[in-house]
Amino acid sequence: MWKYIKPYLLFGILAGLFMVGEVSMDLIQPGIMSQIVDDGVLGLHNNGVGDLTLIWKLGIGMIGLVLLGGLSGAFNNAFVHLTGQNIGNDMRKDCFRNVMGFSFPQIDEYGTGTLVTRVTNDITQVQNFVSQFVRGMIRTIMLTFGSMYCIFKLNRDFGLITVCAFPFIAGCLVFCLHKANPLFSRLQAQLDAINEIMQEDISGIRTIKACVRETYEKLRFGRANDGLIQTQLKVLVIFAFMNPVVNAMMYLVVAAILLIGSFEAGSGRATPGNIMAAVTYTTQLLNGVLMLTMLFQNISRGYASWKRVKEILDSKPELKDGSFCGETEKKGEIEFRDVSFSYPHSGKMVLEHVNFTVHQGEKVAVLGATGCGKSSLVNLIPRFYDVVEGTVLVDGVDVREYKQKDLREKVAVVLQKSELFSTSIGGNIAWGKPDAAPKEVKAAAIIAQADDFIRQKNEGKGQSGPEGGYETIVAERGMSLSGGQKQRLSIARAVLKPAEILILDDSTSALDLKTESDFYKALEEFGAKSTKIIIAQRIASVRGADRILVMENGRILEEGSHEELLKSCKVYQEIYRSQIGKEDEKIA
Ligand SMILES: Nc1ncnc2c1ncn2[C@@H]1O[C@H](COP(=O)(O)OP(=O)(O)OP(=O)(O)O)[C@@H](O)[C@H]1O
Repeated sequence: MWKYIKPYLLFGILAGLFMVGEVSMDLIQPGIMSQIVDDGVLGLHNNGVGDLTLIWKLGIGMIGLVLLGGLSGAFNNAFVHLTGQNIGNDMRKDCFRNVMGFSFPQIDEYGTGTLVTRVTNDITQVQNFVSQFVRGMIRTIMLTFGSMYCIFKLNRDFGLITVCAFPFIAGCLVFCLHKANPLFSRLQAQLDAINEIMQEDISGIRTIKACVRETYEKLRFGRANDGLIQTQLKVLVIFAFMNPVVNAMMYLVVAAILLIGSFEAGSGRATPGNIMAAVTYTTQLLNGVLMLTMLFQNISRGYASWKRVKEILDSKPELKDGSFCGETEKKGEIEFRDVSFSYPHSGKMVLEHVNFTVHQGEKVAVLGATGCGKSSLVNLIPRFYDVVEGTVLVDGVDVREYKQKDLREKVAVVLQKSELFSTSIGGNIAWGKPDAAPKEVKAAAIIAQADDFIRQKNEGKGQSGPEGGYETIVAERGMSLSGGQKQRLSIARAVLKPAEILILDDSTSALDLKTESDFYKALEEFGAKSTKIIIAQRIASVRGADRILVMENGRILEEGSHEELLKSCKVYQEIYRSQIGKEDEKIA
């Protein structure tokens, strides 16, 4: 925490000093009022003759103090918010940077709902906690102990009455905080759950509507929301119970001061001004204690949130970066040496003893039943996950030895699920090469068979020239595009990236056979030097490959060309037979 406070310590100190000014004004005023009553009005030290000049003088002085107090309060507020918001901003940036550095297993382990809550709501709670701490702590401590000191100074008996009430008030405070503390952690966890459902339901709204599951989802959301409300209510009830108890105690103190004051006024040990000032101080004390309650409530909630934020800030990326910068003699060579792999916390081996080599410029296809481990296999090349056994080498170097950034610059991947961002079509294509010239972007789009539909996007949109389509903004997560269009933009993005290895993970599944075939032809001409790994379900998509790896249950069953496999591999023959007569063959 200190790391975040340190740069804004000066703002914090200034806020504290202005707060001291504000509270001092509050503490001085009852004393002046006592003097106005005793000397100005009753003339207790002047044989019962009042002093109008003194009343004027002290009255004007009081107005000055109020203005000064108000000014100090305004400055205090400004510096408090500067401190809190800057600390919150820095924390948010660091948290986001850490999340960006997380490995896939770490993201899977946290879940997106909790990550979003921690980076947004939890940091806001911490920000409030800092602001409350800087503003509230000094104010309450000064107001509570300053009022107590002033009461003692006025009259020792009044002071003793106030001190006696303190253990009860403190006991009440501790009891409530003890009850409320666990609820704050629960509140944040329930917010996580709500965020999780919201994200899942908003991104999956089409499926929900198609399956007519709106009522079910509304109920699910309602249950999560009710849980949150119930916890919030419990917190409210605890603190609602506390306020009247503290109030009642303080009014008992006021009553006791008035009672004892009336006896002491008779014997001359207390003056009416003293009694009035003591009652005002007691009210200030009450305000101080009530503020302390609020403060502890915010501190408890802020602390619960801080623990959750700290978890993110302290999490180190699980994949340790290597030191190798990526300069190799070989270019685009991949080797799997006895590789076995399982997903963290799953225990089940997804790949077992996989061995193969792909040379520069080779086009290798991976074929196999769904769930046999094809995507898992290619995910190991850019090191999205680490192997459990064996080694994956790129250009003769273990992928764990590379700096991740340098390794990933060698590899362009089109994932199974197209991911697009809310920027222009051109911006999406140039995502991996932001400095690409417009003609490079267009060339990549032409190879990916995307240029035609992009140019049509221009129609009626009022952008200048036929190339205006590249400026069309893509809706969130590519909602404004068809599945095939999204795939083609993802392919164009990978083609544009100057990488040695191009991996296409079932990324042409939404393309019609003619477009798919045109794309592979264009890719042949353009990227002859790059190594290509193509995962596909259709024989038509893979038969042109130099080599096909046939996978079954996490193992490589056989490898060879289309013709070789047709002769020797039973699984390949079965797939081939199942697809014969289908459109694939006509195109092929
Ligand atoms: N993140 C993950 N955590 C745990 N298990 C996973 C994860 N991703 C995939 N699996 C499991 O690993 C196995 C292999 O999955 P993979 O995605 O590699 O198969 P695939 O051959 O690419 O399938 P498809 O052709 O359907 O895309 C499957 O049993 C799957 O359930």
